[in-house]
Amino acid sequence: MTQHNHDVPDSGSYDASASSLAGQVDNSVMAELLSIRSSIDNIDATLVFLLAERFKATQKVGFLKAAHRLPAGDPGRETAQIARLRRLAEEAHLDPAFAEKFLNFIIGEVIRHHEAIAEDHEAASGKQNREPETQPAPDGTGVASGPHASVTA
Ligand SMILES: O=C(O)C(=O)C[C@]1(C(=O)O)C=C[C@@H](O)C=C1
Repeated sequence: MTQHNHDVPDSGSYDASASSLAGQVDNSVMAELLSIRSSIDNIDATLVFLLAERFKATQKVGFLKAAHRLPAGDPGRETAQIARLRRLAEEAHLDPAFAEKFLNFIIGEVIRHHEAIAEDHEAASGKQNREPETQPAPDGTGVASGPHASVTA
């Protein structure tokens, strides 16, 4: 029976030499391909870690926006980000249209997450306002007070 440790990436199940070209190309060509692919694998792993860090940061933004009832999207910020990334892409000889599409793809996902966080936040605060106070008020009036008391306008 195989033991799975979920704290450690399961690199054992990854076959870095998996290829549909196996047996169809010269060994030397295959060796060169595998060598380049090893860099690609490192870059892909880095991308995953970078994206995970970015989503950790945007999750904090999502909580902040939900707590202050701010809109999920900020088009002014996005315009500035896209212009900057297009400039950086040009300098790096990366297709600026691709850089823009990629950022828009990520931001679209971030906005979905923000909306889900805001919905959860609204549901939780609505629930808190509906819950009856379980502790009777000390003056016997039955009027709730304290940190969980509901505040209605
Ligand atoms: O900076 C923000 O306000 C965010 O919510 C983050 C982010 C992003 O992913 O960079 C996402 C949505 C906004 O429209 C702008 C930027």
